[in-house]
Amino acid sequence: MIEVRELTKSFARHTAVKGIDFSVQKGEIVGFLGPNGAGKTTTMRMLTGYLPPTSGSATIAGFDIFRQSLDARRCIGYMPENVPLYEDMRVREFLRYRASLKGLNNRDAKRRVNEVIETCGLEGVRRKMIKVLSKGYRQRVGLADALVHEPQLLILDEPTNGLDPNQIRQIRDLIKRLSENHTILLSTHILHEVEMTCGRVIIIDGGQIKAQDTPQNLVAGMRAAGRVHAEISGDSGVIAPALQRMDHVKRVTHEIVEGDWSHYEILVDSGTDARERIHELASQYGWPLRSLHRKDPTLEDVFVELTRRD
Ligand SMILES: Nc1ncnc2c1ncn2[C@@H]1O[C@H](COP(=O)(O)OP(=O)(O)OP(=O)(O)O)[C@@H](O)[C@H]1O
Repeated sequence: MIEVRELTKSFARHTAVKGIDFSVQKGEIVGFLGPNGAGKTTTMRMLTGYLPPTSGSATIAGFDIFRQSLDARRCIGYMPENVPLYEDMRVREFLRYRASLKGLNNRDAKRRVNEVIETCGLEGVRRKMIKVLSKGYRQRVGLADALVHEPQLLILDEPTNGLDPNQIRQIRDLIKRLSENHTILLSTHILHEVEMTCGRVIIIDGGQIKAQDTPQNLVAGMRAAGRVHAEISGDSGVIAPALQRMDHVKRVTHEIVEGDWSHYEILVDSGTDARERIHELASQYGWPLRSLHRKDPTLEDVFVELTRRD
Protein backbone atom coordinates (compact mmCIF):
# COMPACT_ATOMS: atom_id res chain seq x y z
CA MET A 1 0.00 0.00 0.00
CA ILE A 2 2.88 2.39 0.82
CA GLU A 3 6.36 1.99 -0.69
CA VAL A 4 8.94 4.60 0.30
CA ARG A 5 12.45 4.60 -1.19
CA GLU A 6 15.31 6.92 -0.27
CA LEU A 7 12.85 9.69 0.57
CA THR A 8 14.60 12.93 1.53
CA LYS A 9 13.38 16.41 2.44
CA SER A 10 15.72 19.33 2.95
CA PHE A 11 14.61 22.75 4.10
CA ALA A 12 16.87 25.78 3.72
CA ARG A 13 19.38 24.86 6.40
CA HIS A 14 18.17 21.54 7.62
CA THR A 15 17.54 18.03 6.25
CA ALA A 16 14.42 16.87 8.08
CA VAL A 17 14.13 13.43 6.38
CA LYS A 18 17.29 11.64 5.27
CA GLY A 19 16.79 8.94 2.66
CA ILE A 20 14.26 6.75 4.48
CA ASP A 21 12.94 3.41 3.20
CA PHE A 22 9.86 1.62 4.46
CA SER A 23 6.77 -0.24 3.27
CA VAL A 24 3.29 -0.66 4.66
CA GLN A 25 1.27 -3.65 3.45
CA LYS A 26 -2.46 -3.59 2.81
CA GLY A 27 -4.41 -4.14 6.04
CA GLU A 28 -1.56 -3.22 8.36
CA ILE A 29 -1.81 -0.72 11.19
CA VAL A 30 1.60 0.84 11.65
CA GLY A 31 2.73 3.23 14.39
CA PHE A 32 5.13 5.95 13.25
CA LEU A 33 7.08 7.03 16.31
CA GLY A 34 9.82 9.52 17.05
CA PRO A 35 10.72 12.37 19.37
CA ASN A 36 9.70 15.97 18.58
CA GLY A 37 11.31 17.12 15.36
CA ALA A 38 12.16 13.56 14.24
CA GLY A 39 10.59 14.03 10.80
CA LYS A 40 7.20 12.31 11.20
CA THR A 41 5.00 15.17 10.04
CA THR A 42 7.37 16.01 7.20
CA THR A 43 7.22 12.38 5.98
CA MET A 44 3.42 12.27 6.29
CA ARG A 45 3.07 15.57 4.43
CA MET A 46 5.22 14.20 1.60
CA LEU A 47 3.17 10.99 1.42
CA THR A 48 -0.06 12.96 1.25
CA GLY A 49 1.22 15.24 -1.51
CA TYR A 50 1.35 18.44 0.57
CA LEU A 51 5.11 18.76 0.47
CA PRO A 52 7.37 17.93 -2.48
CA PRO A 53 10.36 15.77 -1.55
CA THR A 54 13.91 16.84 -2.32
CA SER A 55 14.72 13.35 -3.65
CA GLY A 56 13.57 9.74 -3.47
CA SER A 57 10.25 8.17 -4.34
CA ALA A 58 7.02 6.97 -2.81
CA THR A 59 3.98 5.13 -4.13
CA ILE A 60 0.51 4.77 -2.62
CA ALA A 61 -1.48 1.76 -3.90
CA GLY A 62 0.91 1.68 -6.86
CA PHE A 63 0.49 5.38 -7.74
CA ASP A 64 3.56 7.60 -7.67
CA ILE A 65 2.72 10.37 -5.19
CA PHE A 66 4.44 13.00 -7.31
CA ARG A 67 3.70 11.98 -10.88
CA GLN A 68 0.21 10.53 -10.19
CA SER A 69 -0.63 12.78 -7.28
CA LEU A 70 -4.43 12.91 -7.82
CA ASP A 71 -4.79 9.12 -8.07
CA ALA A 72 -2.57 8.66 -5.02
CA ARG A 73 -4.48 11.26 -2.99
CA ARG A 74 -7.79 9.60 -3.77
CA CYS A 75 -6.54 6.52 -1.92
CA ILE A 76 -5.52 8.50 1.19
CA GLY A 77 -7.51 9.91 4.08
CA TYR A 78 -5.20 12.34 5.86
CA MET A 79 -5.81 13.75 9.31
CA PRO A 80 -3.15 16.39 10.00
CA GLU A 81 -1.84 17.20 13.46
CA ASN A 82 -3.94 20.35 13.79
CA VAL A 83 -7.15 19.51 12.00
CA PRO A 84 -8.17 22.55 9.96
CA LEU A 85 -11.91 22.98 10.55
CA TYR A 86 -14.24 25.79 9.58
CA GLU A 87 -15.40 27.08 12.95
CA ASP A 88 -18.58 28.73 11.65
CA MET A 89 -19.87 25.69 9.79
CA ARG A 90 -22.12 23.03 11.23
CA VAL A 91 -20.67 19.49 11.38
CA ARG A 92 -22.85 17.99 8.64
CA GLU A 93 -22.49 21.06 6.43
CA PHE A 94 -18.70 20.97 6.79
CA LEU A 95 -18.52 17.27 5.89
CA ARG A 96 -20.82 17.81 2.86
CA TYR A 97 -18.54 20.63 1.76
CA ARG A 98 -15.42 18.51 2.19
CA ALA A 99 -17.05 15.61 0.31
CA SER A 100 -17.86 17.86 -2.64
CA LEU A 101 -14.30 19.26 -2.63
CA LYS A 102 -13.06 15.68 -2.83
CA GLY A 103 -15.13 15.14 -5.95
CA LEU A 104 -18.18 13.22 -4.64
CA ASN A 105 -21.46 13.96 -6.44
CA ASN A 106 -24.44 15.14 -4.36
CA ARG A 107 -25.98 11.72 -3.89
CA ASP A 108 -22.72 10.02 -2.86
CA ALA A 109 -21.79 12.96 -0.64
CA LYS A 110 -25.10 12.71 1.23
CA ARG A 111 -24.75 8.94 1.68
CA ARG A 112 -21.11 9.08 2.77
CA VAL A 113 -21.62 11.98 5.18
CA ASN A 114 -24.39 10.02 6.90
CA GLU A 115 -22.14 6.95 7.04
CA VAL A 116 -19.10 8.74 8.48
CA ILE A 117 -21.28 10.61 11.00
CA GLU A 118 -22.42 7.23 12.24
CA THR A 119 -18.95 5.62 12.11
CA CYS A 120 -17.36 8.48 14.06
CA GLY A 121 -20.16 8.81 16.62
CA LEU A 122 -21.17 12.31 15.53
CA GLU A 123 -24.96 11.82 15.45
CA GLY A 124 -25.50 13.94 18.55
CA VAL A 125 -23.56 16.93 17.18
CA ARG A 126 -24.34 16.78 13.45
CA ARG A 127 -26.22 20.11 13.57
CA LYS A 128 -23.82 21.85 15.96
CA MET A 129 -21.43 24.61 14.98
CA ILE A 130 -17.85 23.32 14.92
CA LYS A 131 -16.70 26.16 17.20
CA VAL A 132 -18.75 24.84 20.13
CA LEU A 133 -17.34 21.29 19.93
CA SER A 134 -14.93 19.80 22.48
CA LYS A 135 -11.44 18.78 21.30
CA GLY A 136 -12.49 15.11 21.26
CA TYR A 137 -15.43 15.82 18.94
CA ARG A 138 -13.25 18.00 16.73
CA GLN A 139 -10.83 15.09 16.32
CA ARG A 140 -13.77 12.89 15.32
CA VAL A 141 -14.87 15.47 12.75
CA GLY A 142 -11.27 15.42 11.43
CA LEU A 143 -11.43 11.63 11.17
CA ALA A 144 -14.83 11.78 9.47
CA ASP A 145 -13.35 14.24 6.97
CA ALA A 146 -10.41 11.89 6.33
CA LEU A 147 -12.86 9.01 5.73
CA VAL A 148 -15.54 10.69 3.67
CA HIS A 149 -14.20 9.77 0.20
CA GLU A 150 -13.78 6.09 1.20
CA PRO A 151 -9.97 5.96 1.11
CA GLN A 152 -8.18 2.62 1.50
CA LEU A 153 -5.36 4.20 3.51
CA LEU A 154 -5.57 6.47 6.57
CA ILE A 155 -2.60 8.64 7.51
CA LEU A 156 -3.22 10.08 10.99
CA ASP A 157 -0.80 12.57 12.54
CA GLU A 158 -1.12 12.42 16.34
CA PRO A 159 -4.86 11.75 16.31
CA THR A 160 -5.08 11.72 20.12
CA ASN A 161 -2.94 14.78 20.74
CA GLY A 162 -4.40 16.99 23.49
CA LEU A 163 -7.26 14.64 24.39
CA ASP A 164 -8.19 13.52 27.91
CA PRO A 165 -7.90 9.80 28.82
CA ASN A 166 -11.57 9.08 28.04
CA GLN A 167 -11.40 10.80 24.68
CA ILE A 168 -8.12 8.98 23.91
CA ARG A 169 -9.82 5.69 24.59
CA GLN A 170 -12.77 6.59 22.33
CA ILE A 171 -10.51 7.63 19.43
CA ARG A 172 -8.35 4.54 19.95
CA ASP A 173 -11.41 2.27 19.81
CA LEU A 174 -12.56 4.07 16.68
CA ILE A 175 -9.15 3.61 15.02
CA LYS A 176 -9.23 -0.08 15.95
CA ARG A 177 -12.62 -0.44 14.31
CA LEU A 178 -11.41 1.41 11.22
CA SER A 179 -8.40 -0.91 11.00
CA GLU A 180 -10.77 -3.77 10.14
CA ASN A 181 -11.13 -2.39 6.61
CA HIS A 182 -8.39 0.23 6.24
CA THR A 183 -4.62 0.33 6.15
CA ILE A 184 -3.44 2.84 8.78
CA LEU A 185 -0.20 4.75 9.36
CA LEU A 186 -0.43 6.79 12.55
CA SER A 187 1.97 8.89 14.55
CA THR A 188 1.63 9.32 18.29
CA HIS A 189 3.66 9.97 21.41
CA ILE A 190 1.54 7.60 23.50
CA LEU A 191 3.55 4.40 23.33
CA HIS A 192 1.15 2.39 25.44
CA GLU A 193 -1.48 3.16 22.79
CA VAL A 194 0.84 1.84 20.06
CA GLU A 195 1.41 -1.41 21.92
CA MET A 196 -2.36 -1.87 22.04
CA THR A 197 -3.26 -0.85 18.49
CA CYS A 198 -0.35 -1.27 16.08
CA GLY A 199 0.84 -4.50 14.49
CA ARG A 200 4.13 -2.88 13.53
CA VAL A 201 6.17 0.12 14.55
CA ILE A 202 8.60 2.37 12.68
CA ILE A 203 10.86 4.48 14.91
CA ILE A 204 12.39 7.58 13.30
CA ASP A 205 14.88 9.99 14.85
CA GLY A 206 16.89 12.80 13.30
CA GLY A 207 15.24 12.07 9.95
CA GLN A 208 16.49 8.46 9.90
CA ILE A 209 14.73 5.18 10.63
CA LYS A 210 16.16 3.57 13.75
CA ALA A 211 14.03 0.43 13.88
CA GLN A 212 10.97 -1.19 12.35
CA ASP A 213 9.35 -4.34 13.66
CA THR A 214 6.41 -5.59 15.68
CA PRO A 215 6.19 -4.06 19.19
CA GLN A 216 6.68 -7.60 20.57
CA ASN A 217 9.92 -8.18 18.63
CA LEU A 218 11.32 -4.78 19.55
CA VAL A 219 10.65 -5.45 23.20
CA ALA A 220 12.00 -9.02 22.98
CA GLY A 221 15.20 -7.70 21.40
CA MET A 222 15.62 -5.39 24.32
CA ARG A 223 14.84 -8.08 26.87
CA ALA A 224 17.99 -9.86 25.71
CA ALA A 225 19.97 -6.94 27.09
CA GLY A 226 19.15 -7.18 30.80
CA ARG A 227 18.03 -4.22 32.85
CA VAL A 228 18.28 -4.33 36.62
CA HIS A 229 16.82 -1.83 39.05
CA ALA A 230 18.27 -1.30 42.53
CA GLU A 231 17.61 1.10 45.38
CA ILE A 232 20.75 1.69 47.39
CA SER A 233 21.49 4.17 50.16
CA GLY A 234 24.81 6.05 50.17
CA ASP A 235 27.02 8.31 48.11
CA SER A 236 25.95 7.87 44.48
CA GLY A 237 29.27 9.43 43.43
CA VAL A 238 30.93 6.24 44.80
CA ILE A 239 28.19 3.67 44.15
CA ALA A 240 27.45 4.46 40.48
CA PRO A 241 31.10 4.15 39.34
CA ALA A 242 31.49 0.93 41.37
CA LEU A 243 28.43 -0.55 39.62
CA GLN A 244 29.72 0.67 36.29
CA ARG A 245 33.06 -1.16 36.85
CA MET A 246 31.37 -4.56 37.20
CA ASP A 247 31.87 -6.99 34.29
CA HIS A 248 29.21 -6.92 31.55
CA VAL A 249 27.70 -3.61 32.72
CA LYS A 250 26.96 -1.35 29.77
CA ARG A 251 25.48 1.68 31.47
CA VAL A 252 24.40 2.88 34.90
CA THR A 253 21.97 5.75 35.43
CA HIS A 254 20.67 6.95 38.77
CA GLU A 255 18.35 9.41 40.44
CA ILE A 256 17.75 10.34 44.06
CA VAL A 257 14.46 8.97 45.38
CA GLU A 258 14.51 10.31 48.96
CA GLY A 259 17.18 11.29 51.47
CA ASP A 260 20.27 9.13 50.89
CA TRP A 261 18.37 6.60 48.76
CA SER A 262 18.97 6.52 45.03
CA HIS A 263 17.39 4.43 42.31
CA TYR A 264 19.95 2.85 39.94
CA GLU A 265 19.17 1.43 36.52
CA ILE A 266 21.89 -0.96 35.35
CA LEU A 267 21.95 -2.08 31.73
CA VAL A 268 23.95 -5.30 31.27
CA ASP A 269 25.06 -7.42 28.30
CA SER A 270 22.55 -9.86 26.91
CA GLY A 271 22.42 -13.19 28.69
CA THR A 272 23.82 -11.81 31.94
CA ASP A 273 21.99 -10.98 35.16
CA ALA A 274 23.78 -8.61 37.50
CA ARG A 275 21.55 -9.08 40.54
CA GLU A 276 23.74 -11.49 42.53
CA ARG A 277 26.86 -9.45 41.88
CA ILE A 278 25.13 -6.22 42.92
CA HIS A 279 23.99 -7.89 46.11
CA GLU A 280 27.55 -9.08 46.83
CA LEU A 281 28.96 -5.62 46.13
CA ALA A 282 26.42 -3.99 48.47
CA SER A 283 27.27 -6.51 51.26
CA GLN A 284 31.00 -6.03 50.70
CA TYR A 285 30.83 -2.23 51.07
CA GLY A 286 27.98 -2.18 53.61
CA TRP A 287 25.56 -0.23 51.35
CA PRO A 288 21.95 -0.58 52.53
CA LEU A 289 20.05 -2.22 49.63
CA ARG A 290 16.25 -2.19 49.80
CA SER A 291 15.15 -3.31 46.35
CA LEU A 292 16.73 -5.31 43.53
CA HIS A 293 14.81 -6.62 40.56
CA ARG A 294 14.78 -7.13 36.80
CA LYS A 295 12.13 -5.19 34.94
CA ASP A 296 10.55 -6.38 31.73
CA PRO A 297 11.12 -3.70 29.12
CA THR A 298 8.27 -1.88 27.43
CA LEU A 299 8.06 -0.22 24.05
CA GLU A 300 8.83 3.02 25.88
CA ASP A 301 12.21 1.58 26.99
CA VAL A 302 12.97 0.62 23.37
CA PHE A 303 12.00 4.10 22.22
CA VAL A 304 14.18 5.82 24.85
CA GLU A 305 17.12 3.52 24.11
CA LEU A 306 16.97 4.22 20.36
CA THR A 307 16.37 7.96 20.56
CA ARG A 308 18.18 9.11 23.72
CA ARG A 309 20.47 12.09 23.36
CA ASP A 310 22.99 11.57 26.21
N1 LIG B 1 8.65 24.24 6.64
C1 LIG B 1 9.77 24.00 7.32
N2 LIG B 1 10.86 24.78 7.20
C2 LIG B 1 11.99 24.52 7.90
N3 LIG B 1 12.15 23.49 8.74
C3 LIG B 1 11.09 22.68 8.93
C4 LIG B 1 9.84 22.88 8.23
N4 LIG B 1 8.97 21.89 8.61
C5 LIG B 1 9.65 21.12 9.49
N5 LIG B 1 10.91 21.59 9.68
C6 LIG B 1 11.92 21.01 10.56
O1 LIG B 1 12.09 19.65 10.20
C7 LIG B 1 12.29 18.84 11.37
C8 LIG B 1 11.25 17.74 11.41
O2 LIG B 1 9.99 18.31 11.72
P1 LIG B 1 8.65 17.45 11.78
O3 LIG B 1 7.53 18.41 12.00
O4 LIG B 1 8.58 16.54 10.61
O5 LIG B 1 8.90 16.58 13.09
P2 LIG B 1 7.89 15.63 13.87
O6 LIG B 1 8.59 14.33 14.03
O7 LIG B 1 6.56 15.61 13.22
O8 LIG B 1 7.81 16.36 15.29
P3 LIG B 1 6.57 16.55 16.33
O9 LIG B 1 6.48 15.27 17.10
O10 LIG B 1 7.04 17.68 17.18
O11 LIG B 1 5.34 16.88 15.53
C9 LIG B 1 12.24 19.79 12.56
O12 LIG B 1 13.57 20.13 12.90
C10 LIG B 1 11.50 20.99 12.02
O13 LIG B 1 11.90 22.17 12.69
